[in-house]
Amino acid sequence: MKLQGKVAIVTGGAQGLGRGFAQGLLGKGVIKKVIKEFGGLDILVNNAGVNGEEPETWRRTIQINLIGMIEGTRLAETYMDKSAGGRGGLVVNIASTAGLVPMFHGPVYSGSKYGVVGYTTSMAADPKTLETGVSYATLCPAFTATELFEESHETLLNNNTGLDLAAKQITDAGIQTVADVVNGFLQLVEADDNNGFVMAVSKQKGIQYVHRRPRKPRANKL
Ligand SMILES: NC(=O)C1=CN([C@@H]2O[C@H](COP(=O)(O)OP(=O)(O)OC[C@H]3O[C@@H](n4cnc5c(N)ncnc54)[C@H](O)[C@@H]3O)[C@@H](O)[C@H]2O)C=CC1
Ligand SMILES: CC/C=C\C[C@H](O)/C=C/C=C\C=C\C=C\C(=O)[C@@H](O)C/C=C\CCC(=O)O
Repeated sequence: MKLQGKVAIVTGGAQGLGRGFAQGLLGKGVIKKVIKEFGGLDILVNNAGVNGEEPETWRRTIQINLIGMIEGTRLAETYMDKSAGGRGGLVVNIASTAGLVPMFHGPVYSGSKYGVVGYTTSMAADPKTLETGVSYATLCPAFTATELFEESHETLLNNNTGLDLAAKQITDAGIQTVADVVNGFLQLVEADDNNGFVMAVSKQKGIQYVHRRPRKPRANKL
C-alpha cells in the first residue's frame, strides 16, 4: 500500500511499539492521524496489548489482546468495506512470536497471541476480501525493549520457576529495539499485496515472512 495521503489509527500509540508505528507512518509524509473529519479510514493497527497471567489479570490479557483486537477489526471494517461505501483498507494486527512458538512462562499471553494469528489469517483467507477490499496482515515481534517487556522480565526474575529456561529463550532470541520492529512494520504495510502476510521480526533472525499468501483466497483448500 502506498502511504501518501492515507488515514491511520494505531491503538495503544502512547508509548512503546505503538508510538513507533505511529511515528513511522507519520514519517512517510502526509499520512494523517485519524480524526472523524477525514471521512474514512485506510489503515488500522491493532497494537494495544498487555501481559498478565495472575488470577486477577489473565482475563484482562484475553480481553485486550484478543477480544479488543477482534472488536477493533470489526469496527474498522464498517468504515473500510468497499461494498458498504468504504474505500478498502488494511488491518495490521500486532501478535508476537509468542503466537508462533510456545511461551511456557506466559501461556495466557501466548494463547491470546496464537488467537491473533489465527483470527487474522482466517479473516485474510475469506473470499469476501475481494469484494470488501480489506486486507489483513499480522506482525509478530519477538522480545523488544519496551515497558511491557521490562515489566514481564521483572516478573520472571521474581518467579524462579523455569527461570533458566525463560532466560535462555530471551538470550537466544535477543532483545531488539522498537526501531527494528518499525522497520519490518513499514515493509509489511508498504508491500503491494499484503493480504494474509504474517511477518516475524526478531533480533536473532531479523525479518521473516512466515506466511505470504496470494491475494486470491483459496476457498476450497483447507
Ligand atoms: N515488547 C515486546 O517484547 C513485544 C510486544 N508485543 C506486542 O506489541 C504490542 C505493544 O506492546 P509494547 O509496546 O511492548 O507495550 P507497552 O506496554 O510499552 O505499550 C502498550 C500500549 O498499549 C496501551 N494499552 C494497553 N491496554 C490498552 C487498552 N485496553 N486500550 C488502549 N490502549 C491500551 C498502553 O497504554 C500502552 O500505550 C502489544 O500487543 C504486545 O503484546 C509483541 C511482541 C513482543
Ligand atoms: C517476557 C515476555 C515479554 C515480551 C512479550 C513477547 O511478546 C513475548 C515473546 C515470546 C517468545 C519469543 C520467542 C522468540 C523467538 C525468536 O526470536 C526466534 O527464535 C524465532 C523467530 C520467529 C519464529 C518464526 C518461526 O520460525 O516459526
